[in-house]
Amino acid sequence: MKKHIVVIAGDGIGQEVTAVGKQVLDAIAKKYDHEFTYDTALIGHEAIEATGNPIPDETITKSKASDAILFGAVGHPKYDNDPSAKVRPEQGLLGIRKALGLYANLRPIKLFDELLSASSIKPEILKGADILFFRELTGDVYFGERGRKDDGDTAFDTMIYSRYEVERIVIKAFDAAMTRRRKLCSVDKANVLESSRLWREVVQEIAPRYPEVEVEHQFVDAAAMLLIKDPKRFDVVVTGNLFGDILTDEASQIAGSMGMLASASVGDTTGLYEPIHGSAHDITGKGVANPLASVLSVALMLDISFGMKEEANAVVDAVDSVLKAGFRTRDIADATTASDKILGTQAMGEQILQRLTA
Ligand SMILES: NC(=O)C1=CN([C@@H]2O[C@H](COP(=O)(O)OP(=O)(O)OC[C@H]3O[C@@H](n4cnc5c(N)ncnc54)[C@H](O)[C@@H]3O)[C@@H](O)[C@H]2O)C=CC1
Ligand SMILES: CC(C)CC(=O)C(=O)O
Ligand SMILES: [Mg+2]
Repeated sequence: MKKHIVVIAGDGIGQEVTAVGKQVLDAIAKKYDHEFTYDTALIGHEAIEATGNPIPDETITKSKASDAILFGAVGHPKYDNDPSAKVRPEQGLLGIRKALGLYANLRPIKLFDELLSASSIKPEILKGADILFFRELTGDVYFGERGRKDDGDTAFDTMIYSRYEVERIVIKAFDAAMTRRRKLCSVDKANVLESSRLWREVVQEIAPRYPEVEVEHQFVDAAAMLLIKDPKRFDVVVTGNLFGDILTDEASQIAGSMGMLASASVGDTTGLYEPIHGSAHDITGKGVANPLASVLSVALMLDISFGMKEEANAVVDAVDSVLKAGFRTRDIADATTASDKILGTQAMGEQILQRLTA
C-alpha cells in the first residue's frame, strides 16, 4: 500500500522519540512491502525560531495533503517562564488540531503486564485495567474567548461547547463502547458549569440509541479519584478538552509512565498520531526519553488511518516482547530492573526494530 506521512517532530524530546517512531514506520514498510513516502514540517518553538509563526501555513498545507501525521511535541522553557509571551509554541499544536478538524482524541490506557510493578499503584488494583478515553479536542476553554480587562488585572478564559461539538464526539465514544465492554462513562462538571449541563443533556439524548451500552455520568473531581481507586471500573470515557487533558496525564500512571501513552487525533480527514506527553525540558537532550509512546502512536496510525491491523499488532507485539525481555527506559524501570537492561531512547528503539526485522 502507498501512504504519504508528514513527520512533525517539534520541540524537545519530540525530536528524540519521533526519530524512533519514523524508524518503526520504515521497518513496517520494508517487512510488509508498503511504500511510505515522507515529508517534514515545522511547528512550535522551532517554527517560531524559523518563521516567527508556531504553525506556518506550509505545515497546514502539507498536513492536509497527507494520509497521516506523526507528531512529537511542542514547548520550550523560555515560554513556560514568560507568561507575557503572545506567540507561544503550544499555539502550534492547538492550531493544527483546529485547522485539520481533529476533534476526537483517542487515548488508550492499556497496561502491559510486565509494567505492573513500574506503577506507583498497587498491582492488584491495576491488573486488567483497559480504558479508552475520548477527549474532545477542538473546543472548550482552549478555544473559547480569552483576554484581560481592568488594565490587565483581571483575566478570563471561556469554557464553551456547541451541541454539534458534543454530539459528534459522544457518538464516536458510544460506537467504540459497542466494540468493547459496552460501558461508557461521561465526565463533566454539570453540578457547576453550564457547558457541562449541555454536555450531559446531549449524552442523555444520545444514550437511547445505544440501549446495550451502560452509561454513567461522573463529575470530574470524582472521576479523578475513581481512576486511581478502581481503574478497572472504566471502559470508554468521554469528556471535554480540559478534563480529558488532565485526566489522561493522571491515567498515564495506570500504564506506568507518560512515556507509554499514545494517542490518535481524528476527525473528518487525515489523522494525527502523537504521544500524550510534552517536550519534557527536564530530560531533553539526555537521550533517556521513553520512545514507546511514539512507537505505539505509530501502531495506532497503522490501525486507524491505514487499516493495517496485522502491522499494528506487530508493533504492539514488539513492544510487549521488549518489555518481556526486561528492557526498560528509566521512567519505567523499577528497583528490580537490572542496570544493564535500562536503555536510552535510541537503544530502546533498536530493540523494537530488531524484533520487527527478525
Ligand atoms: N502535546 C504536547 O506537545 C504537549 C506539550 N507540553 C509542553 O511541554 C513542556 C513541558 O511540559 P511538562 O508539564 O513538563 O509535561 P511533559 O509531558 O513534557 O513532562 C512531564 C513529566 O513526564 C516526563 N516525561 C514525559 N514524557 C516522557 C518520556 N517519553 N519518557 C520519560 N519521561 C517522560 C518528563 O520528564 C516530566 O518529568 C511545556 O512547554 C508544555 O507546554 C505539555 C504537554 C503536551
Ligand atoms: C498544548 C497542550 C494543550 C497539549 C496537551 O497538554 C495535550 O494535548 O495533552
Ligand atoms: Mg496534556
